[in-house]
Parts: sequence; C-alpha cells; structure tokens
Amino acid sequence: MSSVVLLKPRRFADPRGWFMETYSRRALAERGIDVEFVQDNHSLSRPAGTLRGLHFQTPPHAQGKLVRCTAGRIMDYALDVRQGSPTYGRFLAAELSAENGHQLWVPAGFAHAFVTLEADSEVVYKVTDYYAPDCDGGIRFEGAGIDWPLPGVDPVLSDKDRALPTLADFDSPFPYDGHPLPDRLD
Ligand SMILES: Cc1cn([C@H]2C[C@H](O)[C@@H](COP(=O)(O)OP(=O)(O)O[C@H]3O[C@H](C)C(=O)[C@H](O)[C@H]3O)O2)c(=O)[nH]c1=O
Repeated sequence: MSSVVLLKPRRFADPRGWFMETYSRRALAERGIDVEFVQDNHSLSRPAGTLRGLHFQTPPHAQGKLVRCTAGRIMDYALDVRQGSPTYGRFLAAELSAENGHQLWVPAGFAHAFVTLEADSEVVYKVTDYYAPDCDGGIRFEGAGIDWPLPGVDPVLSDKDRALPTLADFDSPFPYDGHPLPDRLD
C-alpha cells in the first residue's frame, strides 16, 4: 500500500502537439502503487465552483483512485480518514488541469473531492473496485478544515453531498496501513 502520490507523466511535445502515457502499471509500481484498476470514470462539471465529494466507498468495496483532469482545471483533495492514522483528518491537495497533465493517486482510506476552478471541467479517473452503491459514503467538505479555493464563488453541489455527515460526526470504517500522509506532495 502507499500514501497519496502526485504523478507528473512526461509529455512528448512536437509541432503536431504532444503525446503522453496516461497510465502505466510499471510507472505506478515504481512509485509504490501496485494495484489493479477495474473501472474508468468520467465526469463533466459545467459551473466553476462545482464541488464533488468528499466521497469514498466503504469496505469491502473501498476504492483507490487515479485522478486526472482532461478539460479545464480542478483542485483535487485527499483527506486521511483511516482509523488510528497519525495524520487522520489531514488532507493534501493538488491542482490538476488539462494543461499540466498531473495525476493524483488517492488510496483506499482517503475521502476524495474536487472543486472545479474553471467552467466545463472534465475529470477522468481509474478506480480499483467497481461501483457499489450500498458502500457509497462521504463527509461534508464544509467542516473538514479545507479552505474553499474560489472566494466569491458559491459551491455547486448535489443534494446528496449537502446531506453528508461532518468529519466530526464521522465514524471511520477504514483501517490504517502504516503509511502516514506526507507533509507535502513533491
Ligand atoms: C460514482 C459512480 C456513480 N454512478 C452513478 C450514480 C448516480 O446516478 C450518478 C452520479 O453519481 P454521483 O452523484 O455519486 O457522482 P459524483 O458526485 O461525481 O461522485 C463521484 O465523485 C467523487 C469525486 C468521487 O471520488 C467518487 O468517484 C464519486 O463519488 O452516477 C455510477 O453509475 N457509477 C459510479 O461509479
């Protein structure tokens, strides 16, 4: 297992544009991420300030997620909610964009969310377990100690997300695997 990892796959630019490998099992294993993905997800968020999350699936269908932005720009968040983790309740964030091509690995045991920083932002992400509605869970973004990244822009979120429990009221079902959150993403 690993902690949260920021990946910056190389882009090969030429006069036609660019080419990049967006997924390589070998490249992930070199970063300590040895997982098998079983599903790809893709979402379009039209308004800037769209907030999806903080979400997770509970065991036995907890998901690791490899997240990237293919249109626009997002702030992507991973919040440590593993019982007994020395970094429980801490989060790391990374700006992912179509322009920078960066990717965030969010292991199982972390609540995931993103806020779109531009209109019509698209996010695609690979997950390590299938969608399991009975295991769908989450924590309110508000009250999780995360600053809203778009002052003056009201969040746009689903009714489901408005009704999520706060971090203070959350009873985590996730075990700690011995990988504390790093101080920052390098
Ligand atoms: C996640 C998922 C959803 N759905 C269906 C269920 C709903 O009818 C519809 C929208 O689902 P939801 O509102 O949960 O979508 P998001 O708010 O974008 O949630 C996702 O966004 C945050 C950032 C995440 O990390 C999770 O992957 C996921 O929770 O798609 C599926 O059919 N399969 C799926 O894997």
